[in-house]
Amino acid sequence: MTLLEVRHITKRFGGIVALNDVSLSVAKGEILGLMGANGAGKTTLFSVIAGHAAPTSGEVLFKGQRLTGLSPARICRQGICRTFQIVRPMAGLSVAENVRVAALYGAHALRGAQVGARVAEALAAVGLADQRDTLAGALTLSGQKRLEIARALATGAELVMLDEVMAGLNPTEIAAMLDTLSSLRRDRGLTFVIVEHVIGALMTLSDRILVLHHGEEIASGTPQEIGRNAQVAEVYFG
Ligand SMILES: Nc1ncnc2c1ncn2[C@@H]1O[C@H](COP(=O)(O)OP(=O)(O)OP(=O)(O)O)[C@@H](O)[C@H]1O
Repeated sequence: MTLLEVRHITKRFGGIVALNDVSLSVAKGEILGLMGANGAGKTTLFSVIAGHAAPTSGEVLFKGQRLTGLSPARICRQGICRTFQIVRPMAGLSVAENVRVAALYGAHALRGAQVGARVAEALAAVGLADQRDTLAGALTLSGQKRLEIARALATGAELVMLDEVMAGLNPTEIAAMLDTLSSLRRDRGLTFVIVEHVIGALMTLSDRILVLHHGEEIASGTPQEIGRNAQVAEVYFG
């Protein structure tokens, strides 16, 4: 089943064409990797899908419903959530309180016990249950990245867009993050679109990879196909 469909998205910032006629689709339970050098348009694509930036043209559909023009909050309630490259937890609140805010953002109608259950479930899913009362600002970078994912889960998202969730992590933390993301997909049927400069992790996790260059798709395929693509090697690795 197709969950997300991006149709012919173009996004201009003044004279800059950040995205030029980009289309993609993501099936339920799939992990799509987005690859591209700095400035290729990856973050802009996340912003357009999540409603943080209006496309110049084109449309985004989720479960067949048009999202284009909806606010980020409405899009979140439809089931799409993104994380940001630079993590910004509410540092003075506890880990659990941060996740609670996200749960209420995702579904106003949730009541006491339901909120508590959703928070507990999201924290357990990312391995932060033991740190629920820690101040978010006191978490390690790896912990803060996990908190971002827990917040996305707590909104009730079915599709999560992860922006460089491995950046700054050491190899052990990256391996643990790979395990967490794989089990979220396996156990909860979650769907991911991931932007990642840690190429080994992107290759391991993704079912398919789409490569952007100066706002345009230059390749898409399995990680193996992308790994052998000469044009990708030239523009990405120089
Ligand atoms: N708000 C904005 N105003 C003007 N130009 C922007 C804006 N956001 C992005 N751009 C430009 O759009 C292009 C694509 O940027 P984008 O951040 O989407 O790339 P990226 O692939 O995410 O890069 P990185 O890997 O460095 O995060 C760049 O040329 C960037 O300078």
